[in-house]
Amino acid sequence: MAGDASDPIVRVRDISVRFGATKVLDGLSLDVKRGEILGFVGPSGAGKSVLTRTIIGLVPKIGGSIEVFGVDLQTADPTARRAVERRWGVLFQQGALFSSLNVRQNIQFPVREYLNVSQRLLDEITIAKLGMVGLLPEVADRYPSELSGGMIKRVALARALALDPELVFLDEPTSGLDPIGAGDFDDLVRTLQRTLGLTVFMVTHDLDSLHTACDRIAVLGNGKIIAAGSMADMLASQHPWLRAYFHGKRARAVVG
Ligand SMILES: Nc1ncnc2c1ncn2[C@@H]1O[C@H](COP(=O)(O)OP(=O)(O)OP(=O)(O)O)[C@@H](O)[C@H]1O
Repeated sequence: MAGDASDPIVRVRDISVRFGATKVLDGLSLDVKRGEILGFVGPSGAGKSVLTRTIIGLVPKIGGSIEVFGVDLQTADPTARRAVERRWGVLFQQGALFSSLNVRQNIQFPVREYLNVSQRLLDEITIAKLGMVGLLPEVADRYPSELSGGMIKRVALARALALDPELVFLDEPTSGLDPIGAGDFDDLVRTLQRTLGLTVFMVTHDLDSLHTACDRIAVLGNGKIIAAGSMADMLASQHPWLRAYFHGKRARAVVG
């Protein structure tokens, strides 16, 4: 299972994903290292969400291998697979809360799926997770339609943290938030990563997030990783897309 501290938590090798005639991922390889926040960027429609969904097993690949915590999920038996799934949490794009369930039921959903615990413990977990993401206990009775965009993101993060994961996948967690709300969310992710020792895979278009929250950045283009490294590496790259993205009009306000 998990090896020494330098082993990658997620090890993707040479994977390809196709929808009909379109190859979205084409021989992609990527490591997510233990304890890092990896920011994952690339043009709209490049396949960032597809990679996330492929890693967690929601999209089938046509080649290559993916290991999470040292386990190849394709060849693992169902028990080993479930044991790995239990160690990650996911915040899907747009929060993706179940609209017919209240906040309490949303947060308890993954716990009920993987653990057999009492209602009392479930309620304690709910309040603890709401506290972790900076929300008051009374939010538990509200429905997603009664929450602001920022609160939805926080509840979705609380749900992703419900099983005390070691690894979290965040798909555009700050999209739709105003800059202050997005900055607060970045701070929250950073704090949780430090205090809980989380490894974070974060799909984002948010340059501020890349600057302030991410330890490393990987860039997707033409179905492959076209660059991976620090923000300084991204800024120094001569690749046309990276230049346009990190030195473009929107970047100037961030980079200065
Ligand atoms: N289930 C699916 N069936 C067919 N095509 C799909 C499916 N899921 C994704 N795609 C296609 O794969 C491509 C990559 O989509 P994806 O959502 O991963 O992009 P993205 O990089 O996350 O984009 P954005 O930054 O806009 O969110 C798109 O062309 C999309 O239409």
